[in-house]
Amino acid sequence: MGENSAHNPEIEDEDLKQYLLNRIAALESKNMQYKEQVRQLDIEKKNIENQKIRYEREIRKLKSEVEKLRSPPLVIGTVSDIIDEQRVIVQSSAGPRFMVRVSNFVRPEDIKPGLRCTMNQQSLTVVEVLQEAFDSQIYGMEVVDSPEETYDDIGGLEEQIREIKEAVELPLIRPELFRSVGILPPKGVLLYGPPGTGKTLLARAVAHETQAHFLRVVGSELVQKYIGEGSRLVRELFEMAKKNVPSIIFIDEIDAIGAMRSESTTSGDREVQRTLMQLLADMDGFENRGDVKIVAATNRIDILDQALLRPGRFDRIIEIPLPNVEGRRSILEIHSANMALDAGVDLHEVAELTDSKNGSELRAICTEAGMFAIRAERTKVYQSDFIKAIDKVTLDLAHHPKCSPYDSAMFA
Ligand SMILES: Nc1ncnc2c1ncn2[C@@H]1O[C@H](COP(=O)(O)OP(=O)(O)OP(=O)(O)O)[C@@H](O)[C@H]1O
Repeated sequence: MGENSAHNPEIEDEDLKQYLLNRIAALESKNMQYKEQVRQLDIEKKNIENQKIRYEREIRKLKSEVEKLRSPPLVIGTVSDIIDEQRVIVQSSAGPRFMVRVSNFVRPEDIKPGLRCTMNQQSLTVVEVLQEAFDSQIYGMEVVDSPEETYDDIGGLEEQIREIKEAVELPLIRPELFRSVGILPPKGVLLYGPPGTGKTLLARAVAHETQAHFLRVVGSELVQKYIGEGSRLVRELFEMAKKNVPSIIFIDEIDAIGAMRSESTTSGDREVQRTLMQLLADMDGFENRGDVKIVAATNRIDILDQALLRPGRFDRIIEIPLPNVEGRRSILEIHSANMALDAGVDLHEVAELTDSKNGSELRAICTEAGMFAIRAERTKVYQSDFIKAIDKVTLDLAHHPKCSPYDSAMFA
């Protein structure tokens, strides 16, 4: 019987069925467990994603805070003592000593007594430790070995070129002439006139022709960007120029430094002015061998301090006016020299139609004329393109007089 049942296929089926049912139940319960695990992991994943979003938001906030802290104006000071990782005593370059906080973005090990640092003007938080060596890049100065512009790139300023040649070029390339005649070499010129008329261009061209280093600094930046540092910067600039002779220091917007004393001028501004006057005065005398020249430029000679205009400060004061019709024609010729002009183009007519436009705008008119030709799928530029370009530039200037796309700074 037992033997029979052992071999009874029905009983075997029953066992197998039971086994499979058990197996299914076990697997189902496992499945339930896994499902639960997946659910848990899903919740965890969502939590992590939320956290990621929160962190990203925080990073963005912190980044914008860093930007805010780093944006000028910055105050510069020297670390005189370290209190702890987050607080230091700093002597600001304007004089007073402060106990200030160090921002989290400065590594504590980078801060050492004697090092110079920049601080946010409002919170006076230390935001950056400056390298010890003077770095012109930090201060946004432009230092060029020798600019590429030549006198041929300048239209309509023949008389001014002649004057600057005498006052800047001659003492740089023939200093012995002055010595033998027994006169002090001129030390510099002041260029004045409306914006975009070629003052910077002229200064760069003299540096090119004399193979002089060209050091450019912008007056408004000296007094506004690094508060209290301006006079040190002016001194460093002169030092740098002396080390790299022959050199031309170009001080753009000198009116920002040398404006008439008014209520709004701060003691820092006056300090910059005094330093500049001092350095200009020091350039007289026999130790000046004539190999550092100053070219300053302003759009506002009317607000310039008389002290800067006195004889002995600048040897020549040269007006750079808006170009007349001949000047405009020659500027147009310069800027269209590489353009494929149709035989019918009459630049004299364009010059006549552009009364009161400056060099920078005339250059823009040439570019816009080229754009009209491209838009019409032509390779030659027609007179009609120039006429349309004059209208466009005039209209753009009327709409955005303050931030004109033809601002000389955009093309500099
Ligand atoms: N006389 C000119 N001849 C040829 N191009 C000129 C002339 N004047 C201006 N330009 C063009 O306009 C650009 C801007 O001129 P530039 O920067 O020299 O003017 P600026 O008088 O120094 O102006 P700002 O007073 O605004 O600094 C030049 O790079 C040049 O392309």
